[in-house]
Amino acid sequence: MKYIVGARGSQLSLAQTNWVISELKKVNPGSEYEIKSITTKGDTDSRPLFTINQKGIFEKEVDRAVSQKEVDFAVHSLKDVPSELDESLVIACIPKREAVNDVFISSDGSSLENIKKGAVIGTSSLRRAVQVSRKRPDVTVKPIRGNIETRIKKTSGENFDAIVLAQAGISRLGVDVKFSPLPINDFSPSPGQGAIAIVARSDDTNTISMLKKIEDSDSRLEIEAERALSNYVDSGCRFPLGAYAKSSGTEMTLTVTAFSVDGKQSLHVTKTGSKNDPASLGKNVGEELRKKGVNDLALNWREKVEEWNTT
Ligand SMILES: NCc1[nH]cc(CCC(=O)O)c1CC(=O)O
Repeated sequence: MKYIVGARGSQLSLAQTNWVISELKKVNPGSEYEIKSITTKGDTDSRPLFTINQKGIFEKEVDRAVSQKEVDFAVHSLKDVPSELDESLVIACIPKREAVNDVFISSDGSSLENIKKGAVIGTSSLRRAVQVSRKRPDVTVKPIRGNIETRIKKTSGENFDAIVLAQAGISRLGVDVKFSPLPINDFSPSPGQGAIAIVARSDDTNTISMLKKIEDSDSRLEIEAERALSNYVDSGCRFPLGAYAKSSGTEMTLTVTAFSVDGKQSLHVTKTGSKNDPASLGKNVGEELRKKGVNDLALNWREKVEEWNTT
């Protein structure tokens, strides 16, 4: 059986898709796969992702090809997949999640702790910008454009001394670069970071069962908790929220951090619940965040995003 696989034209998307194909081949002997790359606005537009209003618009372009049967399934970075899929589609498979943490990459090998005062740190994510400023109020954080390789190259240019990226992207691309992992406590990752989502048509049961063979059930449950929480708080792209679920035995712990726009205030909630009820765990953590006043923290984020975009 031959499957046509939809991917974005970016190098990360192609690397992820090739990894998925090699995993699928191991468990589906005789199956064949052909990548059809769908060049989206996101691959031709070098603005940081959050500057575009709608979360996941590029992924939606690829998903449309799945609905319209131009391809059989699509491979995405899960954190970029919008919470609501078209009703003809389903996240058919979540393979084992990669490292969830962010990393610090500097031109001279410095860490975030010891980089020189006044250093310029690049990130395309406002969540990371706030997290960096909270740790090092004496550095300057600036938006950085371009794909992962371009951003890494910019650390050896004049404009940036260091950057912050997701470790998962670097490992999947196989980029040979020195980095220091950032601790999850201070750099709570974006919900779904490090995971891959494979989207198929809901009625295509054959393709779904072929894909399910590489599903990792713990990764699926963790992501369901993180997404239940972010749906509850409606974080989208406009309100940076870090969320991280980790299962252990029959339980799962979900940890969430939200920040005020100036980075001075933060809210932190950790709860443990049954691993098999991630929706309730996500909702419980969301309710606790609301009680603690997360909506007040969300207040001035829109203005901050506009300001960041025009920097
Ligand atoms: N929003 C861009 C994006 N989408 C997925 C990854 C990396 C892989 C992942 O987190 O799963 C990245 C780059 C980054 O955040 O540094």
